[in-house]
Amino acid sequence: MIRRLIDVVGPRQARPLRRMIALLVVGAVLQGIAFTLLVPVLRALFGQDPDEVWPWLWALLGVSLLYAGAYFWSLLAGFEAGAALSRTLHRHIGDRVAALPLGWFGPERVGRLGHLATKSVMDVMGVPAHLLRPLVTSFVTPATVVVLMYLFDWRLALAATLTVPLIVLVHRWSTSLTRRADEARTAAAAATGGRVVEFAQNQPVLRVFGRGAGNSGTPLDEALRTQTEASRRVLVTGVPGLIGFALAIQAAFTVVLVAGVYLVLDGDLGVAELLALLVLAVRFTEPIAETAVLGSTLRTAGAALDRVAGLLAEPTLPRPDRPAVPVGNTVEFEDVHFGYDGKQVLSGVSMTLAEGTMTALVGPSGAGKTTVSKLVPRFWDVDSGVVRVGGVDVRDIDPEVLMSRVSIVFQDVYLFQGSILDNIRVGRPGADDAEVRRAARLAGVDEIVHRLPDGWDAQVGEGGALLSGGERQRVSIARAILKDAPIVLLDEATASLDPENERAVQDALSALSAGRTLLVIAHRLGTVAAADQILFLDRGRVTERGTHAELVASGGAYASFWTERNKAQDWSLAGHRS
Ligand SMILES: Nc1ncnc2c1ncn2[C@@H]1O[C@H](COP(=O)(O)OP(=O)(O)OP(=O)(O)O)[C@@H](O)[C@H]1O
Repeated sequence: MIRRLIDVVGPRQARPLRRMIALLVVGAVLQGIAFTLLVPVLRALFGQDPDEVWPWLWALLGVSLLYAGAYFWSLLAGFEAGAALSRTLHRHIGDRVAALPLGWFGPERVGRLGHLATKSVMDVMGVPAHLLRPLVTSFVTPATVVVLMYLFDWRLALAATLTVPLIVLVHRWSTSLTRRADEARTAAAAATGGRVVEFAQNQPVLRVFGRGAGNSGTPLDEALRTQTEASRRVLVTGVPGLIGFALAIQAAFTVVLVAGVYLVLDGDLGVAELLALLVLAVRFTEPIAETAVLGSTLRTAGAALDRVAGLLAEPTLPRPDRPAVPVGNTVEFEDVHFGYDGKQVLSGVSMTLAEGTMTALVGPSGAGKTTVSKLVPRFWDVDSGVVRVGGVDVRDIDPEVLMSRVSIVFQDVYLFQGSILDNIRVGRPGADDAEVRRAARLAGVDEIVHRLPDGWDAQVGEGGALLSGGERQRVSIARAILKDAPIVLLDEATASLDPENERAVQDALSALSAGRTLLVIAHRLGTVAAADQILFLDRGRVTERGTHAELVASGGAYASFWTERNKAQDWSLAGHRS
């Protein structure tokens, strides 16, 4: 565990941790010596000359003072180690997150990352804060006691030594009994947590379908049942282990007691010595008994450490050694193959988006349109083939240079807590107010602002909750206009917008696209028809390409798509009118 911790934080950052462990070991040895000094103290006290007790008492006092010093310094080292560990783990996690491919950040992974940066890091920090001291003490102090026992009576010391394998074996057995049940309980608790969040987030759907509170059979009920069952199993399987371990400790003590009584009856050992050695035997078994309760905390910390180590081992996006500078803003795909976790999504996609033109990607849901757009800014790297920007393989372009050339307007727009102005300024943090307002005007955001009570300073709420979907997309377009990147990737909103928002978004898009290389995942017929070229994507292949007129005339899949869409639009317009 300690070695894994040192591997994760690195040898330099592990220095405070090593110092703390060294001080804890010194403290535990001193504690063992202090316990052992009770033997000569008691022997002198009950012996012929009680005055002989004084040198031993002074020695006991000296060792106790040294122990107090080591304890104090180890506490300080513990605080230092905890702070250094938290700083280092958060920095390592931050560095890794900044270097991971953007495609890595799916909603589920981001959820797990949040858990990892808070709960898992706290669990790992618990190692120096709460676990190391009892662990070191429970092993080093009894070991010191047994070794020093040999100085007073080798036979009792031998009896204590012989009990060690028994204690170790029973401890292993008891841990293995509880481990699996514990893991099942942790997994069940995590699943229940997920279901509770889902249950809260999806209340509107659940209530509409009569699956709100008081209805059984929801996934949450199922998860709660599994968790209760898992907790019961931990009790059933864990209790025999805990009882067995407690019995083993008692057996160890009894062995020493019986051996001592035997020696006293034989006249080989004085009663005072036996008493003192029994006190020592209690001190030998007590710290070991305490380790039983540490088992599950230790496993939680171990699992948390595994999760952190797993994140730190995630492969990062390779950076070019000698970056090339793109010339112009043409985007090309040449025989691109790509899949997620072995599931093929794109098969041999080739296309050229000439500088300053608009390309519409059209095709059924799941065809791979979003995936194509995400390969341009290198959210992922292709499996084979090449994606080029300005004639250069995107893998050979410095990632910052590449990102500076691309603006992205996706459907799921995220707005940060703050004002509308702050949110637009994300597009170019150095922009002055006049530039931000100009971008806002072009994107039609000023109309929204005039309606809001606090105007430009209106807070949008976390995630932009206080704005409608169309309004959020307009803010996101304003960001892209402000960024003024020559290549624009755009995923049109599929959700129907009200006519006013629809017109505003359309105007904002025209302002954004003028003179740029534009790739649009198009859902609106107006956008598709206006494109310089249309690519029809079906199951990861470009099956048709050309202008709207050419494709309609060819009577292929695009022509049917166009007819279907027209029908759907007429149908929904008729629905609107009625
Ligand atoms: N991050 C991901 N991890 C694993 N699979 C993914 C991921 N993103 C997309 N996919 C899968 O890749 C396939 C193509 O998805 P993509 O979103 O590119 O299609 P699309 O044509 O844009 O669909 P839609 O029009 O419905 O948005 C789908 O089967 C999808 O489930």
